[in-house]
Amino acid sequence: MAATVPASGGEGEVVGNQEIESLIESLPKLPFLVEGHIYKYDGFWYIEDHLRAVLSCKKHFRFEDSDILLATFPKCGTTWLMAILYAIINRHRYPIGSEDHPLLTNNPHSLVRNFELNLYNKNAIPDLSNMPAPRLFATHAPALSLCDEVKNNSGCKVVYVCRNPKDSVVSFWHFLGKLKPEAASRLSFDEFFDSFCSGVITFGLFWDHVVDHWKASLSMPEKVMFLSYEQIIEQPDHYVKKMAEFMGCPFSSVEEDEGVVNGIVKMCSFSHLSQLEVNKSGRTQNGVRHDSFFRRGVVGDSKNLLSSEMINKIDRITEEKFSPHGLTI
Ligand SMILES: Nc1ncnc2c1ncn2[C@@H]1O[C@H](COP(=O)(O)OS(=O)(=O)O)[C@@H](OP(=O)(O)O)[C@H]1O
Repeated sequence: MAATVPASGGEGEVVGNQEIESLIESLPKLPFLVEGHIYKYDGFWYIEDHLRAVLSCKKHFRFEDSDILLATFPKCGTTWLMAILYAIINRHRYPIGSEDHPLLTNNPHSLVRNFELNLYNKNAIPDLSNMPAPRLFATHAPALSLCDEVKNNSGCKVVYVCRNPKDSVVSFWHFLGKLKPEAASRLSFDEFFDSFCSGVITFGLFWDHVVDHWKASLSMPEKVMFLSYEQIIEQPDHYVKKMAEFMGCPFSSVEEDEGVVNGIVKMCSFSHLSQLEVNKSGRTQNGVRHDSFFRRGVVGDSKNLLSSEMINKIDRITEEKFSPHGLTI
């Protein structure tokens, strides 16, 4: 059943309406580091395009019980987890190891629709009627504020992946240099770092984003799974199995014996994906170079850029924000 397009709407209907525009105008805003402004909505900071898309989604999108939503703060492993979740969910349609697997010829961002980047960003209601179940979506917006179904009683599930903020901020900085080289060249890393730490950055504050999902995973463990990039790097086979169980499609013992789990881990590994022709060239529909999603793909690369003062600052914030909730990463 595809219940996404509301009765009044059809594909392509413009949803940027007065209600949304008035709300945006009423929000606190600041000049954004890179260009334009950044707006505070529901406790988090958004650039205008993302905000409009998220508000459109809240207004028009309805989750189905079988939907899976990947939620991440930017640069925390989105591309990798898109690939893993896509491979798990679609393994019967697209057997692992087959020569025509879609992940071999498509960047993961082309296979998974992201709410604020390629689903609602054209201010139009997308037609999702031919998406097979389970539908897989992604977002950098806080999942619980995206749509009431996520916190209410529907069956849709959220896989949330966090990452050590030191690696996340460094990854974000390098990405910005590729995404908007001119804007990035006018900025120092110190300025970018301070914005990250104060939260005035797309989808910031990082720590609140993580804590909200952590708390949701504790209160609704059947609905929200909380993982970290570092955990998955450490034990990929184990977490691929956990994700499949959580999503309601566990691996059979025959599949395990046949090496399907390890096949997914290998196919989605940094060394494999980053070397595929499709990921070395080409761009997403928003114009982002595919190769900008693949840089080093390791834990701890931040030590090459962060000063000891920066490390102390970020560790102090992490301790203050996470320890009251029993969260360590
Ligand atoms: N397959 C795989 N395995 C492990 N790590 C990977 C993989 N693919 C991408 N990466 C690394 O993830 C970082 C990019 O983060 P995101 O994918 O969340 O970026 S985005 O928010 O979607 O723009 C970025 O991290 P850094 O290398 O530290 O910059 C990528 O290199």
